[in-house]
Amino acid sequence: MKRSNFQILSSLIGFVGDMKWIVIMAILMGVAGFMAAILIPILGGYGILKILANESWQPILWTMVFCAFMRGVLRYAEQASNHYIAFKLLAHIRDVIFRKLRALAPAKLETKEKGNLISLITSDVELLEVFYAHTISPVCIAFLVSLICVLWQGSLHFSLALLALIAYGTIGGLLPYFLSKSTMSAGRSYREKSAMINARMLEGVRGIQDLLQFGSADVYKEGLIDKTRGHAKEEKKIKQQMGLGLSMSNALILFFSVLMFLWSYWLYQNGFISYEALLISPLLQISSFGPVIALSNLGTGLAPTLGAGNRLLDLLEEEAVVEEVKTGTKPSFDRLEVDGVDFGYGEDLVLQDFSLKIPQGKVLGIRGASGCGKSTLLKLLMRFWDVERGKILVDGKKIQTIQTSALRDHQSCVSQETHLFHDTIEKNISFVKEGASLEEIEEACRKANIHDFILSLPQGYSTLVQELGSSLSGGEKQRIGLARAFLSGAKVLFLDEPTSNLDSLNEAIILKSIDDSKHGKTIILVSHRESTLQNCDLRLEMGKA
Ligand SMILES: Nc1ncnc2c1ncn2[C@@H]1O[C@H](COP(=O)(O)OP(=O)(O)OP(=O)(O)O)[C@@H](O)[C@H]1O
Repeated sequence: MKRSNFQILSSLIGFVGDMKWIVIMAILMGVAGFMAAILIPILGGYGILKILANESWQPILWTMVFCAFMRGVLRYAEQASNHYIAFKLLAHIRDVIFRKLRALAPAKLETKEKGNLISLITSDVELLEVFYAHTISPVCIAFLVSLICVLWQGSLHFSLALLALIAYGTIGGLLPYFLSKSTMSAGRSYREKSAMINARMLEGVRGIQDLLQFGSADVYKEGLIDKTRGHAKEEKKIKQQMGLGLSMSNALILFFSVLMFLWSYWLYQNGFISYEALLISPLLQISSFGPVIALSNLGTGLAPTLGAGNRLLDLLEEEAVVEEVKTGTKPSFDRLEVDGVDFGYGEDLVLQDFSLKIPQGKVLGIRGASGCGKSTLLKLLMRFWDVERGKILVDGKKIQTIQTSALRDHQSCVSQETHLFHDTIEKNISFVKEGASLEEIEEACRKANIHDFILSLPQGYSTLVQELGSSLSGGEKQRIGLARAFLSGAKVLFLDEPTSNLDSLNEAIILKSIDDSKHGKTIILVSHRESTLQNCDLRLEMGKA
């Protein structure tokens, strides 16, 4: 979605929330720090006047030393506060993103590119540091310091205030405005392309085996290089604008400093200002550009940050497919029923007028042609999607009225792919049941016929999955997935091709375990294999809608 820069900036500022007091403190310390720095050359000027007049200059020297010391302390405190805010906010934003992903998962995430999401969570969020640590307070500091300096110049002569105002406005306002206008679209497209390259890179790493096997690795690499070239072009444009901005701001600083000196000299010659004012005015002008230089550098530096902000807001504004029910009914999950359901992902229906009563204490086996909607039926029973017409009932209550957490607690699903986390085998199984004892975990693993294999690993249940690399076979991973389902104690088990990677011996042991566990549970087993389905208590043949 396209947003104006103002919309992106105000949404990003919205995250500051309760930390606004720290931002205000950082701004005040920044203003005081810059004023201390501006005072040093002006005091130096006064010091020279005192020396020339043979008056005591030591108090001025000590004030300069004090200003220099305070400049260091205040600058440190300002930067520390800004970075404290930035890193706190980045952590908060990551939390917001994960909560959003949880709300969007799994329906919306099925269609999202993983590499793109990784870019968003990592580099895009990192880039926001520029905004929180180097944008909000520098903008306010530049405004306040410039205002103080304009008023100071005004106390000498109104035309000096006007000239100072034009100088600050040009370097800190007009210049970054025009520079950012020309780089903003490049900045957005730069972030989009970065994410796209990450996505292609991840895809390449995942699919490297297929690419090598079919001799397509070089073609894939060329494609990537092509995309990287386009990306580098955008980066070059941004960097060139940055360089241009830097040289223009330096040239403007010199121009306005000389102009200020010439103008105050003319005012002095014509008796409009004192000799003291002639000294202060140019010194004040030359030493007060620091805050507006920071602003003019922002003009181009902010472009990729705004691009990152826009991508973040896109994700946060995305609507979940199903609303989470926070305070709903918590049934005992004894009866599941599908009543006259129509459902499709797009225009075509996958399920049409589909009805089914699923009894408890029995294993229901489902078979059907590939793409007929077996997994879709399971997703609807887990409320990953909502039906378009008809009802899904749990103990006679519409599934949309049931508390989502209760649904997740009582249902467990084993799919063809089991994801393993970077942790021990034990933790990879036990996370489904809080406080599960080792005996319970081992019992679940015995049911899934994976216990003996785990004991054969170097550190048994404490073996780290990452140490095994990708050496676990599909069948071993699948049995770990089944062990999770047995341990979870869920009353409803959805098993989607749970034996697709298993040999007949493992299949037989697991089917027996499933049959032994069916008492008091509702179990749906989806499979293409006749051997898996032959002992099911009930069978359903699904056809295409
Ligand atoms: N998230 C999705 N968005 C769009 N279409 C989808 C989505 N998920 C599945 N489909 C489509 O819906 C149809 C049914 O898919 P589903 O996975 O339920 O079939 P299935 O019977 O389980 O197939 P298989 O036996 O091959 O696993 C297919 O045509 C599939 O391409």
